[in-house]
Amino acid sequence: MERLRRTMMFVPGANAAMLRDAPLYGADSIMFDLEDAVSLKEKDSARTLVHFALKTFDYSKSETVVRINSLDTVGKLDIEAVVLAGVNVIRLPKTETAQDIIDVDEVITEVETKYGIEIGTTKMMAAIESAEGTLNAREIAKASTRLIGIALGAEDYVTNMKTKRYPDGQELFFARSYILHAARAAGIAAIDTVYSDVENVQGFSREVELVKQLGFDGKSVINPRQIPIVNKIYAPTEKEIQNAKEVIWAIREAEEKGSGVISLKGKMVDKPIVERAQRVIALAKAAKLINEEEI
Ligand SMILES: CC(=O)SCCNC(=O)CCNC(=O)[C@H](O)C(C)(C)COP(=O)(O)OP(=O)(O)OC[C@H]1O[C@@H](n2cnc3c(N)ncnc32)[C@H](O)[C@@H]1OP(=O)(O)O
Ligand SMILES: O=C([O-])CC(=O)C(=O)O
Ligand SMILES: [Mg+2]
Repeated sequence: MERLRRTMMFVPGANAAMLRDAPLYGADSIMFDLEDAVSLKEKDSARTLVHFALKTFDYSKSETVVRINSLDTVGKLDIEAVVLAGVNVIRLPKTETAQDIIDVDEVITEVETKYGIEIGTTKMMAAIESAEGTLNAREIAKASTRLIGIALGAEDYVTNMKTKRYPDGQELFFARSYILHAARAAGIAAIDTVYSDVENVQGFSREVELVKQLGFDGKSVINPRQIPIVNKIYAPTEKEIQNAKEVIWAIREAEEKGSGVISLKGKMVDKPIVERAQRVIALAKAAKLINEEEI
């Protein structure tokens, strides 16, 4: 089954206490940061800390992601340290072109080869944080078989666009839509950006509602308090779950009779409707609203 990525929580790589406590909050993915949340002076110590954290603490309930620095700076050292420690996904920030992904993919392959790790074990994701990156999102999303998703990085993006973040998010509409289309065309996940005002629960909730409506798999978060809010909004309602169950039962019955289409309460049920129902069930299971065996 497809892995849920409703929340990807950034954890500053230089903060040992946060690295230790990160698995307690139930994020679907934990994203250790070696890039912009780490000062230049701390780059080396943060890399070492994240390496040991990955090897020491039990992150098995979440996917582990590390946001590396660019290959022009210390990115190669970051890749070596975290691939060796068994990270699940490397996130390349500020991705501008497909070539950026190919270059990182090659370094990962070198490191996997050097340490006898099966090539392809380490996955990748790309953060898109500029006009150039957005316009190239389609090629970026298909640049490597390691890619599991692409994400918008809106703080850098609005800076590049000479605007700022507004409450209604109009300034992000094109980038969100295009990145989402690029991800779906490539068959990978689309993750929305962070919401930096941790205290503004109403504003954050409104943004989560919007990106869920657009079709994003989830959101990058910066604080544990944002996790339950995302999970609640992404959790299907009782009515949606009941409807999804009925769709799945109906299509099972139809398939037994050799048909791919059936009418349920006067509405046609066929493949896309079944796929949506399956996604509702997966989200309901993740939210523990139904148990694994139920359907
Ligand atoms: C534009 C970008 O690049 S965004 C990505 C980079 N930025 C980051 O990684 C920032 C991540 N977030 C943080 O550092 C913090 O949440 C801040 C600085 C925003 C706020 O910090 P605080 O004021 O301490 O938050 P808060 O009071 O809610 O913290 C509650 C608890 O959660 C912990 N916590 C807060 N954020 C995180 C986090 N991201 N990961 C793990 N633990 C965290 C705190 O250490 C604290 O633990 P304690 O109760 O055991 O002391
Ligand atoms: O990727 C993110 O959401 C955080 C980030 O770096 C940005 O917004 O510039
Ligand atoms: Mg950024």
